[in-house]
Amino acid sequence: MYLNELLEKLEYTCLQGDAHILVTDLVYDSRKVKKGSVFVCIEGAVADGHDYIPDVVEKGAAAIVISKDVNLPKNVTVIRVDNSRRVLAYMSAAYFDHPAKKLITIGITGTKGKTTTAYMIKSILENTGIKTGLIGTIETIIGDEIIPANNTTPESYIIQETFAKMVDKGIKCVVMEASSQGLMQNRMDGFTFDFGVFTNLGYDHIGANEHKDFNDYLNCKSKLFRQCKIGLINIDDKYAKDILKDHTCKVETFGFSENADIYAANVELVHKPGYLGVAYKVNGLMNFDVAIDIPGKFNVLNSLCAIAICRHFNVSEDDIVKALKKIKVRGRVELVPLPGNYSVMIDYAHNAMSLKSLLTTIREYNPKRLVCVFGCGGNRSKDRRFLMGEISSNLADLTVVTSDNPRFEEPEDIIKDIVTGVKKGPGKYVTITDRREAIKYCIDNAMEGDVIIIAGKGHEDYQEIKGVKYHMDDRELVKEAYFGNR
Ligand SMILES: CC(=O)N[C@H]1[C@@H](OP(=O)(O)OP(=O)(O)OC[C@H]2O[C@@H](n3ccc(=O)[nH]c3=O)[C@H](O)[C@@H]2O)O[C@H](CO)[C@@H](O)[C@@H]1O[C@H](C)C(=O)N[C@@H](C)C(=O)N[C@H](CCC(=O)O)C(=O)O
Ligand SMILES: Nc1ncnc2c1ncn2[C@@H]1O[C@H](COP(=O)(O)OP(=O)(O)OP(=O)(O)O)[C@@H](O)[C@H]1O
Ligand SMILES: N[C@H](CCC[C@H](N)C(=O)O)C(=O)O
Ligand SMILES: [Mg+2]
Repeated sequence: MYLNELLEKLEYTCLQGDAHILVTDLVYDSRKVKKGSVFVCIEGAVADGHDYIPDVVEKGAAAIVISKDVNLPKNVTVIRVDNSRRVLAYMSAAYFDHPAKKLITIGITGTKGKTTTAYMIKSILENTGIKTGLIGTIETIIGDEIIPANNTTPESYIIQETFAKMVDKGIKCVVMEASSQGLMQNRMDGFTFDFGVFTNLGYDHIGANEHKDFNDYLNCKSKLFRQCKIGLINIDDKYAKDILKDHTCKVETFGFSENADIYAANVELVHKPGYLGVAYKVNGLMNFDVAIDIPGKFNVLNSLCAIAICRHFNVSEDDIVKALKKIKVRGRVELVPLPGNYSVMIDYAHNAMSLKSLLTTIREYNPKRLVCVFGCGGNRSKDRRFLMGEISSNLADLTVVTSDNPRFEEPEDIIKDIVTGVKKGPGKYVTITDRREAIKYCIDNAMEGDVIIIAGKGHEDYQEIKGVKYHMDDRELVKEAYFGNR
């Protein structure tokens, strides 16, 4: 493949050598460079690709793509660009022969609900016989192949490589989560989505290595609607208009509001010990009743959004109803089957918005007591800790503050921050640093009619401490606590 073909549609300057040369492969990690590779230098949060130029030249790279001034190495083509992440995305799309054009692509952005909605869409489409791939927080699914995820939205090269594999496997459609960091870092540049979805926007991901402020966060999310053909927007979200700033797509709306193109009405919450579900009526562009076996008003919106997308695929009402009836998403309001007369739920709420929606909606099921056990991740936005503490104290009867993934921070320091928030509200609380012990405490003290929510880690099967991931699975901890006692 010729280098200039990979650079099609891009603005660049060839500082040295010739862009019309053959390259063997496209690489953005120096450790993978081989003779004849083109190496794209990326300035990251931890490392800077430009620092590895001598190393890749030594390994025989044919060309390098740079975005800042460096000492020009000898005998190698040097391409200068403004934004190497963006360029990597376009080059990757060309390298894999634009696989997105051979798929129907659905991108979901929003602070919460992306993963859940993605699985709902996949489930409905597959129920109708449309082979659908998925890229998201939990995993990438390419037919039978399941790859655990590192990022919600992987690097552009991986996205394009995954799309190409999907095309090879006869997959027709792909649904993917478009994280704000992914949009910010140009991971999804180089192709147009057929559908873009906006679920909602709440305060999150500000600080640490993430967004500089809320405006930046909002602007990154709005990018999707300048990069898709049809935008599906949650009309009830207060940022719905802002997200559509400068949009270029056709817009359709969903929500509880009757102004939406497709809207939900007559919401019914169903609660029996060990079972929480929700039912509603779809109105507007489609009209039928839906019942799902996972709880929460937000799952009305998530499933309605999935219906609004699938409507474009001529899916029958019957197929939608059947697919949604059996939907379960790992670690999202996931009920742990236990013989007890109370309910235990594992959930991924790890920011203010999700914890508030979760506890508010579960309160509506009138549990005897609402118990919430959670911690916060280390080396992530500190705001989450104070806010989540306060929210839990305001909405749960008992908050059990424990550890999440401490990463490189001391668990006790994180707990201290959470407790500062907890103390602002009226709720009772205890602190138990060991997550296993904290869960055991909740199970040992459970009462009839309680709902115990174990929040923050959802599908995760590890606890990350000082760079090491130790096996830990909330489901196993619940079962161990329950059956270990009997
Ligand atoms: C802070 C951040 O966003 N980091 C992401 C970023 O890493 P980075 O580019 O900064 O990586 P880096 O280690 O500094 O390296 C820079 C460059 O040097 C190269 N390098 C490095 C070492 C070497 O020896 N040789 C070499 O060439 C690297 O290959 C890279 O090209 O780009 C990587 C590839 O896309 C991501 O995997 C990585 O995500 C890390 C793991 C992360 O934690 N990201 C979070 C903030 C994130 O992106 N989260 C979102 C949303 C999560 C949610 O759902 O809420 C997500 O989409 O996952
Ligand atoms: N539409 C929604 N609105 C508010 N909260 C939601 C919504 N859907 C799910 N939640 C809550 O947020 C948590 C995470 O949901 P989900 O994984 O679907 O969102 P996400 O956008 O993929 O989040 P992340 O960015 O962490 O991957 C759930 O466990 C639940 O507590
Ligand atoms: N993708 C998110 C997940 C956070 C989940 C929570 N368990 C934590 O470790 O903070 C992040 O990396 O910020
Ligand atoms: Mg997700």
